Amino acid sequence: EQCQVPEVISTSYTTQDATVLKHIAYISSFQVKCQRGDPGNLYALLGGVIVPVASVGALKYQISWTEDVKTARTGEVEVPVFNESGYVAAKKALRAGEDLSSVPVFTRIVINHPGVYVGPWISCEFLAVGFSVAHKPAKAAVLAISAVFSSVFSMACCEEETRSWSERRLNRGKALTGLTHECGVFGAIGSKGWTNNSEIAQIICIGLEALQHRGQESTGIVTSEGDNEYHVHKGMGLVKHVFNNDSIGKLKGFLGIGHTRYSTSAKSEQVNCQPFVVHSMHGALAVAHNGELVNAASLRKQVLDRGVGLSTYSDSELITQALCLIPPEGEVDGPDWPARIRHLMQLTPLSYSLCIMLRDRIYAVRDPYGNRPLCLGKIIDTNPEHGINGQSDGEHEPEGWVVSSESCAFIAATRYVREVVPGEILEMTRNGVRTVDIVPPPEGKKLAFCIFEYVYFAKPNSVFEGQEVYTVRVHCGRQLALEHPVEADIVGSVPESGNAAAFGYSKELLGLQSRIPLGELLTKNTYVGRTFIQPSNRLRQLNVALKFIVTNVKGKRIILIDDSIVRGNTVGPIIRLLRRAGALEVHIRVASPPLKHPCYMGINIPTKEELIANKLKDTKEFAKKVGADSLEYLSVEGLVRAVKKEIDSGNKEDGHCTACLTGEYPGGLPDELEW
Ligand SMILES: O=P(O)(O)OC[C@H]1O[C@H](OP(=O)(O)OP(=O)(O)O)[C@H](O)[C@@H]1O
Ligand SMILES: NC(=O)CC[C@H](N)C(=O)O
Repeated sequence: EQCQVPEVISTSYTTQDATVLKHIAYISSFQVKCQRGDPGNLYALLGGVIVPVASVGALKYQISWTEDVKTARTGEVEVPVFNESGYVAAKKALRAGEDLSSVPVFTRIVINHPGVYVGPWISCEFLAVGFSVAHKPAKAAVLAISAVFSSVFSMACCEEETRSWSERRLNRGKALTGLTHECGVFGAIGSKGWTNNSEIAQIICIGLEALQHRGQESTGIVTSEGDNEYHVHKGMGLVKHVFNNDSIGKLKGFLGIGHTRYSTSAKSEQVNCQPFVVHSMHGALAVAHNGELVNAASLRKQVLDRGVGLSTYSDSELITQALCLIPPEGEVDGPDWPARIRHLMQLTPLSYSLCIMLRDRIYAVRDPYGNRPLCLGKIIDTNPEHGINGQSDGEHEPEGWVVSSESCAFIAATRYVREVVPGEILEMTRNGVRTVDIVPPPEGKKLAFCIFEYVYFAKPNSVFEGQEVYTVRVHCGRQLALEHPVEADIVGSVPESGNAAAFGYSKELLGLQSRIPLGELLTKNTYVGRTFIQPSNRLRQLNVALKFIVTNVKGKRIILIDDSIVRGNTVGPIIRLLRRAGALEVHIRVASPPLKHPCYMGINIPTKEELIANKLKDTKEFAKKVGADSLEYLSVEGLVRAVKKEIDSGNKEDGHCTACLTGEYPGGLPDELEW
């Protein structure tokens, strides 16, 4: 039952020293008395962001924050506090850009800041300590002291813990254009007789290079020789920069897992590099994770409540630590890892593909919605005496097993076998592979494989649901031609992920008797990497001009196919480039529907406000704005049709996540989750 008629008694304090300190700390402790019911979790609106209120005892709470001395507010500062239902309504209003006046407030806390004091600074610390000891038990004293010291050291620890999860996500890698990729995971285990040299690490390293498009911030490999002394090498940057003969040589063992990272839940820093390794009561455990936990905040709380410490804000570390928890049904003979994994999957159903390594086995796990991809492969016999790679494939027993985010990573000594099915817990040992369990999605929920893997993320030669990504992209182009044909002289693409769709578009037009040929209009300038250019609008044009070489457009009416438009930063400058090169008409065709909603499952899709499709809803207006003669998107139904055209699902169910296009999130509305 919710708290009825709350009575709130608060004591507040602000630091006032401005001689040495750069920030003013505002602290309020308050107690809630309810005639009936319980206040539950409380949330405060601080600086336009809703943050959880710290609970410091039974019905006792504390809010604290800092403001720069120069801009600190004086006089009465009012902080609205919401209960759970108010929190949900307030989040909804904030997301819709509405003001919060109609949202019911649980209480308002008023803090009076009399203004700054310029004088001997030591006094304020004594004041703060005196205040907290007089009014609060030890925890408050610690908070008050940290609040004061945070004025100098910017309050790293406690502020972080009370910051909302969504706020913390803002720390993830920044992107100016497009959708940044997700992470890549790769695992390998040699069969019996495999020696403990570094060959497995080399296979993983090759796999990670092939998955580099999924994450370029950091990478790592962990291997085991069958004991608990894991060999670990991780670092910031690309696979080719982090690993060399020396580091690979030290990664001995017959099994290992690796990761390439694009950060979603915690900063792009060394400390958050994966795989994570922890030592549990029953030996070491390593985890590589692609995805993002939608209920990371509550899972974090549960893990902390069980007395487990966490060293980062990474949801992947959280998974690793959560796996060390003994499941509720208990364990009789040592750890029951499949039961622990099942327990984790019940605690958090979205979103992940995981490689979990124990000293002698790997568990490959895909979330019950199948949101992120994962597939199984085998290590083949490459001994020339046994025939050329392909010939020996199938004739000899596999020399081991591999698991990867995408099948494009199965090259050289490895071959694709099958997809790890949604919810599957696959055990890989020296003796072979076996399905331990398949955890279904929660009651009434459908499978939700990310449709943007097909549109943009995956390499064109990867296989999902029995079909090649390239083929699906061609179908998207064909469908786009059916939906939005236009008269022109040539069809081209924005390389590279738009190439297959342009081919499909031109092919379909041929069928429609339009015969508009495909031509190479834009080529990527190979040697242009990151430039020094800052992201101002004027210089963005220069960036695009550097990135593409324009050919074959003079005097022509052009249809240009791009796979997606996200922030709308690329399309305008490209059109100007084409016009300057002499194009007569430019018709933009986008091989995916308008992106309107953020993703909370491992992809960096910006906020609603940043997405151009929310600002320029009318395609005619959009075309005019960017200087195109026309601009049209593929429909959501068209995309789904293209994706399902050749799906090899037999009697099995399939289902795709279109949340970024439709706002229909597989786990429910964002407000029901912790976004
Ligand atoms: O609307 P915007 O925010 O500008 O982003 C859209 C552009 O970003 C992507 O290209 P990317 O540069 O990633 O190249 P790729 O297609 O080769 O991966 C995408 O293919 C679009 O061209
Ligand atoms: N993009 C991803 O899959 C990221 C995995 C994980 N959430 C991290 O931030 O490291």
